[in-house]
Amino acid sequence: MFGSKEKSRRKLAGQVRDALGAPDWLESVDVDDSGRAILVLLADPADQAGAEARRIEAEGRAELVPGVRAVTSILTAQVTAPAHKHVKLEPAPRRVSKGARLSDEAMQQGAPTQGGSIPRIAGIDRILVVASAKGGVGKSTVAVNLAAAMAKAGMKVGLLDADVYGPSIPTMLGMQDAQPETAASKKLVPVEAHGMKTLSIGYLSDPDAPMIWRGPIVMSAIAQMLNDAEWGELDVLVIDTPPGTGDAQLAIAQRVPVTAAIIVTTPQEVALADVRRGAAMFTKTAVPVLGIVETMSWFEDPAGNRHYLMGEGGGAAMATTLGLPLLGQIPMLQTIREGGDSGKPAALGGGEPGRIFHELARTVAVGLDTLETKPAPEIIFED
Ligand SMILES: Nc1ncnc2c1ncn2[C@@H]1O[C@H](COP(=O)(O)OP(=O)(O)OP(=O)(O)O)[C@@H](O)[C@H]1O
Repeated sequence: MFGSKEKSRRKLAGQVRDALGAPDWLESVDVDDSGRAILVLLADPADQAGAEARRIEAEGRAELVPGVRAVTSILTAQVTAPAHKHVKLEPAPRRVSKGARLSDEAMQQGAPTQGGSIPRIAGIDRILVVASAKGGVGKSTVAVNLAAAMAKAGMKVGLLDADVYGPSIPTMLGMQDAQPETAASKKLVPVEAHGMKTLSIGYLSDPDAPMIWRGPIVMSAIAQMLNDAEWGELDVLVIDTPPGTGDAQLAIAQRVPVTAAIIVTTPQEVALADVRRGAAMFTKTAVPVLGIVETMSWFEDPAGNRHYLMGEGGGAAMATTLGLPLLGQIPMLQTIREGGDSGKPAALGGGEPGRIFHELARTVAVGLDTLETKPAPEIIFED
């Protein structure tokens, strides 16, 4: 039974490939159980219009194949091998470099346009962006546990993993094998996990497939997950963004009707310049920053002594320097790490993590409630 299903999916994928004329730029075609064709298309990141035209053409043709119920396309950067040279394909970098910097031009582009507004996404009351200046500081852990704590407190919560370079949320939710269904409306149905509606590029792509994402292409994937999904009624949609202040973060700040952001950091003071840059990006794009969340703040030994392994008071100092509140401090806890590894957010359990994230969720929810939706730049969605 399973075998024949697999066979018919493969057959349909072959038909889609044929319908597209098997061009060089078609990297792969997959069809999932619900009849959704997932196309991975190669495109030149420098040629946004060309990439978009390619996507529209491919989706249009695939939709016409009998048996295809919906189409999702993922654009990945085209890498041209130098002529006459054997190129060994190394696994491509799947993350931005740690502490990626925003160019001055990009900062300029981030300036809000006067007089425009980003349309609200129907049904979504508030959008909270969880950002960090650097990778590996515990941002996704905060995003998942904060969202879970809000859901536990009775809020209707969505969680969008926009960290397209290294989507870790499916693992943190224990949903690595999940595949979002396609609704009759041809929209993606977010995966339900621990009382939240969740979407991640990790659900749609092979985690081992090389993917080099670039700004506009990344944005197209994020826009699809935001706009072409049945989120339903949400009190809050939490977006876990990639680390740094690159194109993807800027595009989210500019194009998504974000209510507010929080910035996650460790106490290590070295990150201050990067955090300042991150905060500046949000200021320039008129996204209010609710404050700083310091994580991995200390480690408490069994005798109750706190050890400040990454320095002490860095988050508070940073908050003071930036004129932002310190929303919370999260210690290093084995249960938090284990929760991430096992796919059961620690915030959902009792004990210290439950209490800490409940407090943080309350602080953030109150902060969101006191904010107006930002005056947004005038941007037309391409998708
Ligand atoms: N408070 C904490 N206590 C213990 N472990 C933690 C804590 N916060 C994060 N971790 C662990 O640190 C690692 C990195 O965390 P996480 O993936 O959330 O970081 P990130 O900033 O989202 O990283 P990336 O830049 O790779 O997306 C994970 O193994 C996570 O379980």
